[in-house]
Amino acid sequence: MTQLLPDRDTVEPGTELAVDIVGLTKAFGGLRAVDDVTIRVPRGRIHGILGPNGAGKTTVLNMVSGFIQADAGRIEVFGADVTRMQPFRIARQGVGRTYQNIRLFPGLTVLETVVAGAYMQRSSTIAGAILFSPGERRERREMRERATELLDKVGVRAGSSALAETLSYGDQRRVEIARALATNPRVLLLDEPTAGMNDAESEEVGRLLLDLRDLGLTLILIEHNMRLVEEFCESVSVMNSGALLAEGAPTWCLEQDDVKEAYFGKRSDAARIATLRRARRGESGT
Ligand SMILES: Nc1ncnc2c1ncn2[C@@H]1O[C@H](COP(=O)(O)OP(=O)(O)OP(=O)(O)O)[C@@H](O)[C@H]1O
Repeated sequence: MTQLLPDRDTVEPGTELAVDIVGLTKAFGGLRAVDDVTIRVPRGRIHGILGPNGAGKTTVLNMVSGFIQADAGRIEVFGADVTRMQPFRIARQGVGRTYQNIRLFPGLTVLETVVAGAYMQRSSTIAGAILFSPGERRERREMRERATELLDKVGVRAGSSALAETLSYGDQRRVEIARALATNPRVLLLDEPTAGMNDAESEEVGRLLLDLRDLGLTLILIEHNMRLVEEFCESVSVMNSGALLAEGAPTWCLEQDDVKEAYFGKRSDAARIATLRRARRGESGT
């Protein structure tokens, strides 16, 4: 009998959860893009979401960041229910993110792009901004200083006055990470942060993830680079056809036959998912 194979040691009882996703479900028309998915991520962990194309990974991140409303289920961030919150409120709960397709504002320099992220967290009033008060000037200076620090931290090689859209692909991804960090997130969601990067660049991103984790952030990333996942993720959730297929330590998950099949395909998805669902309900059958 095939089973959903959770590594029960993934989350120790009593651990503080940064993100607690329970029974998350989303359908687009007749397609169940995300089907009863539970993912629990303790504070300070690097957690990967894996799965073949169309598995529902980005849809999960879109629901956590509020861009898509869930049909059912619950999402908590550090104990706060964010399931029905607007994206800007979720950002203020400390959730930052990057996108699968790089989204940089055309015409902005590298520094301006990161400062634009910092504006999410600014404290001065609209009146202060219009009047360009001393408080406003100080805040702008501080935001520029912080943006410069972040660009240095993420290792952007181009100068901060270059137009962001003219940067190499790897640097554009790093600028996106710096922009997300400028919102002072406690949880960072990264959608394929190493897409289009070579091995050395991917390794640098992996080390950056460790640094950020050591600073106290919780990181959830969608990633197709299995070497990176095995080296840098502490736990993973594997999805296929909207459902959770396995969860636990990366190497362990990647060794499971169902996970290999999901990636390389032997049985049809429909047959496998039906089997898994029966197994989860405790029924036998092939
Ligand atoms: N806004 C939408 N409207 C209709 N269908 C959608 C929408 N967003 C996603 N889907 C569908 O939902 C399914 C899951 O998509 P999703 O982008 O979450 O998968 P994914 O695992 O992130 O895949 P990939 O690795 O290719 O990015 C796919 O079949 C996709 O076509």
